[in-house]
Amino acid sequence: MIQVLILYASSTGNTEEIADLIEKYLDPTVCETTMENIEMGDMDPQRLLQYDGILFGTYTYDDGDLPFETDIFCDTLRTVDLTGKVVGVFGSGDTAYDEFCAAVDLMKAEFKQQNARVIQHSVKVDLSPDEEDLQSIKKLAEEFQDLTTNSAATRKAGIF
Ligand SMILES: Cc1cc2nc3c(=O)[nH]c(=O)nc-3n(C[C@H](O)[C@H](O)[C@H](O)COP(=O)(O)O)c2cc1C
Repeated sequence: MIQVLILYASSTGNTEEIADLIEKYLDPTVCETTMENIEMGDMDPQRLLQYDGILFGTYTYDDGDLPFETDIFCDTLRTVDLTGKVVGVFGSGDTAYDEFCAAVDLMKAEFKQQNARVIQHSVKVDLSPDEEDLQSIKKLAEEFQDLTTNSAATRKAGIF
């Protein structure tokens, strides 16, 4: 089994809906999944290291910026080395804004900075997910599960 953390920030529930869908696409015989809303609390950075992979979700706020709880989480994130960990990023935004879902790209860069293996494909949903978003959500879940499984096996074999 691979250990998976689905961590997300959601103020009105749209990003949380995406998180729930992603979890449904993960195979429960392969992934042991923990789901958590980051809210405002401090997080022990060591906890991030307990997982083989992290699926991170955030909405976008204030002209293409990170919402406050995601911003606070970044202070924690910047203290850990995520070498060997796989990360997928998803989020909800609103196409009425110029910088649609910009927080998703900002978080991909943050995780890369900490040496995580960040999946190129990310999920960007206009408000709450509909039928058309399911393919994109499924793709992220499947790529994440495959890469994390391979990465954990490589680590176990002592290759890194
Ligand atoms: C003050 C404010 C600023 C926002 N700025 C952006 C933005 O720059 N880009 C974007 O894509 N969405 C923006 N949004 C839209 C939210 O990201 C969108 O409503 C999202 O679905 C909220 O996700 P949640 O339900 O998970 O909280 C903004 C919303 C508010 C209230």
